[in-house]
This record gives sequence, C-alpha cells and structure tokens, in this order.
Amino acid sequence: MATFKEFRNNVKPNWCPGCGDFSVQAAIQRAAANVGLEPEGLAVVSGIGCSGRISGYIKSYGFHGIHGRSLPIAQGVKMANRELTVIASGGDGDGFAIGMGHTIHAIRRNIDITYIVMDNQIYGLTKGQTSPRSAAGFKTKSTPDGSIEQAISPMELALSAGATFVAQSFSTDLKDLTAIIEAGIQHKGFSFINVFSPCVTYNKINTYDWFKENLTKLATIEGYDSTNREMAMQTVMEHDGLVTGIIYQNKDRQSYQELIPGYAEESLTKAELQLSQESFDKLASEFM
Ligand SMILES: Cc1ncc(C[n+]2csc(CCOP(=O)(O)OP(=O)(O)O)c2C)c(N)n1
Ligand code: SF4
Repeated sequence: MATFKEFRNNVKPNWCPGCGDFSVQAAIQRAAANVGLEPEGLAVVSGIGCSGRISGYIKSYGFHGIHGRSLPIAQGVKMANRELTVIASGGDGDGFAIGMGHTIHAIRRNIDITYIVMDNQIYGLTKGQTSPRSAAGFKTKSTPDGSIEQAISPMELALSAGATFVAQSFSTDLKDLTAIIEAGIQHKGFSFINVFSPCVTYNKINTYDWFKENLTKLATIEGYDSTNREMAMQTVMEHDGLVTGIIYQNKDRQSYQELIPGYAEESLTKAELQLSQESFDKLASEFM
C-alpha cells in the first residue's frame, strides 16, 4: 500500500513560503494513502492559478488544464475511466468566477468526483486582484477604492444547487482537512470541499490569524446534524459562511453514473482504453 510520501512528485513546489496550498497538497497525499489508493489509481486535474500547480506536485495522473475548466476535464476523465479516483482542484477565481457555470452544473449533476477549491479570496497568480470571494470594501490593484461587490457564499450556492457533499476546512487544520478529503473521496457522488488557504503575499486581510479568530468548527456546535440540509443552510448563513467541517452529506441520492442505464455493466476494460489511446495517437499524428 502506498504511503503519503509516495504521492509526492520529485518537484519543489513553486509557492511562496507560507502559502496555504502546501497543506492542501499534503492533505490530499495523506487522504489518498489513508483510503488505500495507489498513485496510478488517482487523477488530479487542475485549472490555472497558483493553486492549479498542485496537479504537477502530486504523483498521480495529472492534468493542468485551462483557467476555469478543471471540472469539465475531470468529469470527462471519470466518465472515460471509472476506475480512477478523480480530484478536480483550483482557486476561488478558477471555480467561482470564470468556472462558476461548471461548478454549479457539476454539483447538480452529482458525478462521482471530488472538487477541492483553495479559497484565498484573491487572484494570486496574476498578482492580487479582487476575486468573487473578496469581501465588499476589499482593496486591491483592481479595486483601489475597495470592492463595491458582495462576495459570493460557496456553501450556500452548493446547498441550493443540490449538492450531496459539502464541506469546508482551513489549510492549517491538516488532520481535519485530511479526514474531510477522505470522506469526500469515499462519497458516492460529487463532493465539494472549499478550503480556506491563505495567500500570504497578496491578501493581508484574510490571514492565518484572521481565520483563526473568525472560523467556527461545526464539531463545537451542539446538536449539529450534517444530514439536515435546512440546518446546514441556516448554520452557514448565521456564521457568514465561516464554518469548518462536513456541512452536509446526503448518502441516499444516486450518482450521475448510477443513473445511466447499463453503465454499471459496460465498464471499459484496460484493453479497450489502450485501443482508444492508440486510435487517438494515430489521429493526433495526422495533424502533426
Ligand atoms: C481564460 C483565461 N482568463 C484569464 C486568465 C488569467 N488568470 C490566470 S490565473 C487567474 C486567477 C487566479 O486566481 P485563482 O483562480 O483564485 O487562483 P490562485 O492563483 O489564487 O490560486 C487569472 C485571471 C487565464 N489564464 N485564462
Ligand atoms: S501568490 Fe499567494 S496564492 Fe500564490 S503562491 Fe504566493 S502565497 Fe500562494
């Protein structure tokens, strides 16, 4: 069985010292090892952003896609090869600005993949512009007088779009984050995990200390029931989205795959996949 270290590529991450994304990478590696995966059983697909680099740092099948498009690629990978555990990942800009349409539809479609957003409430790679997660009044180079827009609430959006697994975590809570990713991988359907992952270089407001002061762990709320969608929505709204833990899980709804007639019986064999690869290579060579 692979250890978490065997899920690390021999590449030094190109993230600023202290970036929250380091812990997200570590948590994915740990979760993959804990659920008994091997690197060849995992595919990590990402969009563009500092966070998008993650697919190159984890030893698995990897696809560094284009901005806002990690989800269409990840869903295609899963539909083509159901034996893979598929993780889509990216930043809050990637998933909630340019990629928002895909996010909502992937959630309601309930395809059996895990989507991890590294939410730093800013655009990191392009050097610090306001994102859809930046709070009203947030000052950046793109909003020098403060943003006049309201931030979106990913948890409320996911719950209202019919999500079957909605969770949130903080990148420094490595143990909790790992357990949440494990639960997300094991969930039969779309699992959506938003991780507060501070950008130490450009976001001087939503810092590690700010999150420590403002986040509430659901485990500390007496009587919290993650199978109750109304309670989930109410709790998220009462805490302005700043809660961590598994917010909601519905284990009863069938996944997209389970609802396709005959899908379960028609699994592509490795030989068939090899054949499609050969036809693809042949076709591709005609265009070179
Ligand atoms: C189609 C397209 N539009 C815009 C860009 C420029 N761009 C690259 S990354 C990015 C946003 C990065 O922010 P986020 O997705 O939150 O990721 P982070 O860098 O913060 O991890 C933008 C606008 C692009 N690469 N492609
Ligand atoms: S700019 Fe921000 S998000 Fe990007 S690597 Fe540095 S700390 Fe991380």
